[in-house]
Amino acid sequence: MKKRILVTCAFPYANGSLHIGHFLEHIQADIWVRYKKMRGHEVWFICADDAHGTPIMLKSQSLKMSPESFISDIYKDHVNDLEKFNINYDNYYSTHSSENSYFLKKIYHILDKKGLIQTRNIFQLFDNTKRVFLPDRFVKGACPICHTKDQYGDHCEVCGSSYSAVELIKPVSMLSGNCPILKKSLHFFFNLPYFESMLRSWVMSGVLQASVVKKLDEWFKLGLREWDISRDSPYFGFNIPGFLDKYFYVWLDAPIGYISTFKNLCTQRNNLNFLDFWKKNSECELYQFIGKDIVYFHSLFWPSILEASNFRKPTKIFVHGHVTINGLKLSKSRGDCILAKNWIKNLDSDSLRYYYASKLSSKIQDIEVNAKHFLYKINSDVVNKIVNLASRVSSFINIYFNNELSSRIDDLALYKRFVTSSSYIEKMLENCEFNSAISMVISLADIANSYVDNKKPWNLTKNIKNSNTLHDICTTVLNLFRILMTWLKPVMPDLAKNSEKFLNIKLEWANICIPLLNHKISIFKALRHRIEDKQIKFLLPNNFE
Ligand SMILES: Nc1ncnc2c1ncn2[C@@H]1O[C@H](COP(=O)(O)OP(=O)(O)OP(=O)(O)O)[C@@H](O)[C@H]1O
Ligand SMILES: [Zn+2]
Repeated sequence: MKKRILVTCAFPYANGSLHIGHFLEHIQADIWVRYKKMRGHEVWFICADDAHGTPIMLKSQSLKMSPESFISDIYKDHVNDLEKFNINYDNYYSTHSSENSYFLKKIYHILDKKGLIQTRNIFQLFDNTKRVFLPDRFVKGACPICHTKDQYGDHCEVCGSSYSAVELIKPVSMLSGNCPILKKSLHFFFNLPYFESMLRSWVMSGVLQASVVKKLDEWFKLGLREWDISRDSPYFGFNIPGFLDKYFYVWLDAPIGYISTFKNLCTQRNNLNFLDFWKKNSECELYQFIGKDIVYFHSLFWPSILEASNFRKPTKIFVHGHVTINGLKLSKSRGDCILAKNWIKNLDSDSLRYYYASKLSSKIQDIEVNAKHFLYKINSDVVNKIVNLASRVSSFINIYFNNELSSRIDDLALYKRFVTSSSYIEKMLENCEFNSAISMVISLADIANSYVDNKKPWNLTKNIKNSNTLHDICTTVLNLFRILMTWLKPVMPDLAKNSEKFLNIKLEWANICIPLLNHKISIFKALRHRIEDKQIKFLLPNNFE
C-alpha cells in the first residue's frame, strides 16, 4: 500500500561547515528516502539549519558580522555541500524563519495556558571576565553522573546523560579559561515530569531501537526533571513574549523547526496539506534520523512538546552512532575534522555513500573511517565486482550484436535466484540494515562474476556457431548487473545514472523480475574509476582540514 511519509534529519548547527560525520546521517536518511520512493511511496524529505544560540552569536561577533548575515553565509555553504553529496531534500530551510517564530510562540502559549511552564529564579554559570552567561557548549567539566572529565555543559558524550551545566564537576569557561561564577536570573521551565506515563508507553510502542529503549529506562529510573527553556540576553534567537531580555533556548525552537520547515514546503507545493502530516492521529508517517548524542531531546522533550500542543508524534526515530577518526568523534568544535568539501575536492560522493552504507546497521555503533579500508571497499567491491561485471561482457554486445540484447536468458535459474534475493534486500533497506543489504549484493556480484569465469565468453568469439550462446550469456550478465544496480541505486545515484545511460533504461524496482531482452544498449564507457592512493592522502592523520 502506498504510504505518505515525512522524513527529517537532525538540523546541523549553523556555526561552521559540515564534516563527513554529519554526512553519515544525511546519507543514511537519503538512501532510505530514495529506496522508499523507488518502492512507490510518497516521501517528503526535509532538514534545516539550526541557526540560533550563543555559540552563533559569539562566532558572528568574532567575525565582526551580524548573526543574520553569518547564518546566511553558512546556509549557502551547507546547501552547496549537501547538493554535492546528492542529498535530495525537498526543503532545506532555517530555524531563523517567520514560520518557526510563529509555531514556537503558538506552542509556547499553549504550554503556558495549560500550566506547563513555570518561572523561578535560578543560579547559572556566568563568565565574569566576558560578562556573559555561559552556553552549554562553552563550559566543560566532569559529568555529574559518570564523572568522565572534559564533558560539555548539556550532556555527557560517554554515558549519554543530559544535565544542567551547573551540575558539572569543576566547570571551566571555554571563553576565558576561568572558573565561572553562579549568577541569579529568572528562568522558564517546562514540566517534563508531567509526561512520564505518556512517554513510558510511547517508548514501548516500537518507535525506538532496543538499546535506546534501555537507555530511556535508565533515565526514567533517575527521574525526569523540569527543562529550562529560556536563556538570558545577550542571545541570538526568538524573544519570549513580554520579556525583553529573555529568549527561548535554541533547543526549544530547533525541533519546532521540523514543523515549520514542512509548513514552508507546503507553501511551495499545491498538493501538500500541512495538517495531513502534523495533526494528532495523522495517518501519514513521520521518520526522524538523529545521532546518539541528541536522543534525550528527541525522545523525551520533543514528544512531550508535541503531545502538549496537540501535534502528532514520530512513527519512528532512527538513531545512529558517530563517525570517528582514531576513536574520537569527528567534530567541528574539536580539531579532528574532515570537511565535506575537502572530501569532494579529492574524491566523489558515491564512494562515501557506499562506504557508510556498507557499515551502517540498525545498531547504534560508531563508524571508524579508515582510509585503507575505504580504498579497498570501493576498488574491490564497486569497481572490481560491480562495474567490472558490465565491462567484461559489454564489448561483445557492442561489437558482435549491434548493441542489441538477445531474446533469452542463458541461465534462468541464476536470474531467478537474483530476483528472489530481492525480498531480503528490501527488508534490510527498509530496516536500515544497509550493511546486510550490501553484503548480499556483493555476494551475488561474486556469483555473477563466477558465472562469467565459468562460461568464458571470450572463447566463444572464435566460432560463429557459438554466437547465439555468446549473445545469451552476455545478455544474462547485463541483466544481473541491472538488478545489482537497481538495488544499489539509492546508495550510489551517480553510478546508477551512468548505468542507466549505458543500459538505456531507468532502473526501477518493479522491473527486477522482468528480464531486459531484445533491447538496444549504449556503447560501454567506464562507469566509475578506481580510487588512487594519492586521493586518500588527506584522510591520513595529520592531514585533516
Ligand atoms: N561525528 C559525527 N558522526 C555522526 N553524526 C554526527 C557527528 N557529528 C555530528 N553528528 C550529527 O549531526 C547532527 C547535528 O549536527 P550538529 O551540527 O548539531 O552536530 P554537533 O554534534 O554539534 O557537531 P560538532 O561536534 O561537529 O559541533 C546530529 O544528529 C549529530 O549526531
Ligand atoms: Zn557521563
